[in-house]
Amino acid sequence: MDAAELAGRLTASGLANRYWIGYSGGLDSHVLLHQCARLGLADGRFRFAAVHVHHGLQPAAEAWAEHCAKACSELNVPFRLMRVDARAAPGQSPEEAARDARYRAFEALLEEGEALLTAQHADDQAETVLLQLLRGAGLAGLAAMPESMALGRGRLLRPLLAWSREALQGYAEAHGLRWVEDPSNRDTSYDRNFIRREVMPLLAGRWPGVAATLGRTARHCAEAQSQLERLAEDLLLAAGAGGPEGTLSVACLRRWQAPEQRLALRHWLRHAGFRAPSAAVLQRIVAEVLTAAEHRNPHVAWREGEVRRYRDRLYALRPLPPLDAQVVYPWDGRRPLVLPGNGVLRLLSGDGPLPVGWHGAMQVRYRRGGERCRLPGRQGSHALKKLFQESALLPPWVRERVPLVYVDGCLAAVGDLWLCEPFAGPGSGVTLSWSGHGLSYAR
Ligand SMILES: Nc1ncnc2c1ncn2[C@@H]1O[C@H](COP(=O)(O)OP(=O)(O)OP(=O)(O)O)[C@@H](O)[C@H]1O
Repeated sequence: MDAAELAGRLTASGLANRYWIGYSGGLDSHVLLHQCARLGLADGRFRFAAVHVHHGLQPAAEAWAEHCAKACSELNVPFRLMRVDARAAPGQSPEEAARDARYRAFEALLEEGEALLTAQHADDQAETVLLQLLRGAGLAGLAAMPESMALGRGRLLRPLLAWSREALQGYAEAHGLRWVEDPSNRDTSYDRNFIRREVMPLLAGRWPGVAATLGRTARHCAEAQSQLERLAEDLLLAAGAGGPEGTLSVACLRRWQAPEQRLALRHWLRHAGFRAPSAAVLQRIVAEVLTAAEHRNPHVAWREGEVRRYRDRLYALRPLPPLDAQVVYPWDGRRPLVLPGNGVLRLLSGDGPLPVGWHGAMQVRYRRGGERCRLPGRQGSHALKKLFQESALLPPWVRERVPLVYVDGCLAAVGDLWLCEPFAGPGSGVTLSWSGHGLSYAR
């Protein structure tokens, strides 16, 4: 690729303030580094820097980092080393963990208006399409790696997608580049390496242009997928209207055909910060949550989260930490009270000190059952359970988490919802705020 072509690819969605080259020290990203360094010399508009993520997983990682620093200094490209903790979480493969940690580092690195460049090429793209196909992916997976996408506050660009591995190798040899080889790339127990080393050569023996052809498939799928995304946005707009933010209307979803329902749900969960749920989970949401009778408060849970229904709305939730109904927090009401796993409670009493009625030993705890509250302007006291049902302000799973404030053993406030007599009296001037509501929704 000549400098003009690279410049064109880097500016397709505007000139970035700075281009960070994701430099692993391998052949592909070394070629990218070299090309960018040349472009930087030829065209002063481009500001390049390289970033190497040190996963600390392999004994050779230290030497790779040094190699990268040296190569950058020889090319006069500013170099940044980022050390990450890439230990795998339970159920995560080491490669997945390294990749996640790497992308988190990249996201943290990118400032507004900056771009990260990675060096995936046409053969990587073809392998990705095959891997996705073998996983039973839909359009989004088969669209494989886009040339440009949002990442953190900036963008991720893959300017080498049109190049073959062979071409990159030719470039590296022609320019006398020296790169490091990751020995794990030879290990065909990894699916990608198996496809690269065993499957692709076999396919190319029969269909020489197979990598480019699979790349075409990816582009077709990407185009169709972007149309679907637009449709999904419209669906979400319709189903999201008229309820708490981030929730969907069941009645609206039920008017649609199953593929539209699944499309909207998939999109909604992604927006809420979940990874794509499996087809089986989606099917259960449709079958068990959308169609169940309203009073049954149905829900579907999977490893990452759960979808619940309350009245006409669907809620996407992260698994909530359990609360101890026996725990009691002493509180002076002056400082915010941090409730472990349940947000922060604050008491505001206008500008002045606490009104006399609130003087006493203050405690905060959770519902145990049987609590009653006398609301201002109403006759007698009411069971909290009834008040919650009657107000319908909160879905049932949040009701259990509402902190109750007691003064000298008497219930004075129910979260930030109600003050109970005699603590509510006119002019008490006390209000509470509690940040725990939001915790029960995804993101
Ligand atoms: N340790 C690293 N530090 C900086 N950049 C890296 C590192 N590892 C990989 N990259 C960048 O990411 C590109 C893709 O690398 P690789 O194929 O190993 O990752 P991947 O896990 O397949 O990522 P993706 O899913 O984005 O393809 C490299 O060409 C390089 O630009």
